[in-house]
Amino acid sequence: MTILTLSHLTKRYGTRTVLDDVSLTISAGERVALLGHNGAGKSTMMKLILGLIHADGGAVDIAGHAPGSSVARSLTAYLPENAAFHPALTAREQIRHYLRLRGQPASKADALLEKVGLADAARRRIGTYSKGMRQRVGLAQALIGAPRLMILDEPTSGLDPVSRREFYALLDELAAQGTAILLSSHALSELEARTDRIVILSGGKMVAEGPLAQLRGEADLPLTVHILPAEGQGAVLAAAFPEAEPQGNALFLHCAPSDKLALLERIAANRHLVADFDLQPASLDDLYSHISRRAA
Ligand SMILES: Nc1ncnc2c1ncn2[C@@H]1O[C@H](COP(=O)(O)OP(=O)(O)OP(=O)(O)O)[C@@H](O)[C@H]1O
Repeated sequence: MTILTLSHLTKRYGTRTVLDDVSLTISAGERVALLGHNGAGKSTMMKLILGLIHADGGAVDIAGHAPGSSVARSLTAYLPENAAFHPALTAREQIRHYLRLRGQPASKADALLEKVGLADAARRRIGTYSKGMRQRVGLAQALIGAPRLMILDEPTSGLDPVSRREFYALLDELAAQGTAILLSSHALSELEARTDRIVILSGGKMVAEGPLAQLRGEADLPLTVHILPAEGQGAVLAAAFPEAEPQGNALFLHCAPSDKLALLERIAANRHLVADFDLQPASLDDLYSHISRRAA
């Protein structure tokens, strides 16, 4: 079921087009990453979805409702990059306050804070929290009302690796319950296993869209291969793979995706010379650089 539809969405500031004819749909349970350099139009797209600004062309539809309408607002949650809260309030007081504003029982606060891992700190003032803990308060606030669509603007910036992992685990849980998720991030490596689809904006235009595997296939970027020689076999192995470069003790080479099987056969044929090898597809960083360069 489609939760979010953007049709030919366009936004201009003066004579400058900052979002240019962008069309996109996101279904229930889908996790979509929005990537792009600074100024590419990511926040503009989010503000249009939230109904905070108005489009100059095209339309946004949230499960059949216009952005900013009361139904769309009740279906949508938003977590800004730096969620700010009153430092003198405890997380419990802050979330109870938001629940009352949303017309929901304040008694739900403890369950929400438990869900985001803040049960133990719930009665401490937010002013004493780390950045990661404040982001969790933001997520608890975003979870009020079981949103169908979550918009997250660089939600993991400034979080340590463990907090990031826990944050994505929570998003996975939400997606599994049917929430559609759109998140922007500059931390590409962490998105690889965490999103179903990637959207890349460049200069306001959508320059790539699809599952990572599909974008990888289309870009046809080479794989990187490291081969570690068996004891005393370095020179013989290097002669068997003359196209490889030495890198420390190992050999390093690039391989086109279509040549992968042939290379594996060569490695297997020389297995008596090989202690180990690894073969890695292009990372999301590589893919992003490739697509951005092509768009420029
Ligand atoms: N109110 C405004 N008036 C004029 N120009 C604006 C306004 N808001 C944004 N812009 C311009 O629109 C372009 C897109 O900005 P946007 O904030 O959407 O980028 P972004 O992709 O979110 O960047 P970042 O990664 O830095 O957050 C930028 O060039 C920005 O300067």
